[in-house]
Amino acid sequence: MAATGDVKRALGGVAGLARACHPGPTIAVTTLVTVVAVSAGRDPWGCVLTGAAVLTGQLSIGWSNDAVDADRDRAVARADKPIASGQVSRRAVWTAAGIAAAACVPLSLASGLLAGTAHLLGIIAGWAYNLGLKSSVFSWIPYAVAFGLLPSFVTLGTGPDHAWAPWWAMTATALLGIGAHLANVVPDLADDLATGIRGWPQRLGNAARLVAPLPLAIATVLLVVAPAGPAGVIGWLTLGVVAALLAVIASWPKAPFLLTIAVAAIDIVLLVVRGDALTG
Ligand SMILES: CC(C)=CCC/C(C)=C/CC/C(C)=C/COP(=O)(O)OP(=O)(O)O
Repeated sequence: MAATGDVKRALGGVAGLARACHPGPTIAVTTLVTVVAVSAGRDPWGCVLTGAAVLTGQLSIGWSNDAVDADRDRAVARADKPIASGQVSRRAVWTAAGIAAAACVPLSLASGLLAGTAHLLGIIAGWAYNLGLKSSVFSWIPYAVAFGLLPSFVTLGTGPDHAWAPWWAMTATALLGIGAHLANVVPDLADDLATGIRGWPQRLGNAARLVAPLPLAIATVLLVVAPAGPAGVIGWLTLGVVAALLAVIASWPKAPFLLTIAVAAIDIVLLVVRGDALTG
């Protein structure tokens, strides 16, 4: 009987760890970067290494975020936070974050010193966000730095040139990161203000809903117009769709937040489709 209880507790802890890692963004970022690596022409083993490095980095950021925030999440009784709801201990989440961070270092450097350093700088930016920048007006900077470096993690690790990613790809992903930051915070605005989190989106208040699609839309323009070669009919149609989405969001105060997410999804598809232009 006691043994059954122990097994149940252990399984609950594993499920809690899975929920504490921010599974949605972790899976989304890992999949995106791995698919971009394939599209940029990295060899299969390199794509596996890229995916493993991004996965461990995202796990370390996700877990450390929940471990740092545990007291605040308890204060507002956030049912979606497994440490606050008692499903997993803070100590277990810190340990998992440390192991993931330690694994991320060799996995990143396996793509080369410069590529690995570019990725690890992004991971350091993520930890800096968790450890304090998220409560400052500069909360968007870690997102811009970390996402802006991701295309170069891919291209610096991909032969024969091992070059930095083109400026438009770095700028577009930095803007995508800023849009992701705003999009992540908008649904939690009330809880954040109640616990004293005063990052950039919280300072914008309700305007954050309107500002969120702007960096994403500028990223769309860059991804359509900046790579070499004509934008093509599909490119111009994409710009038209994004302009229409922006008009709906600006003119309809109750516009579903999913419309902003749709602009982000369009950027992600463009990034993957233009993957071959990353490595020239
Ligand atoms: C390499 C790379 C792309 C790195 C990502 C960089 C970065 C700044 C990540 C932050 C991710 C994160 C756990 C946000 C949760 O924020 P929160 O605490 O505001 O929200 P929550 O309430 O959902 O936990």
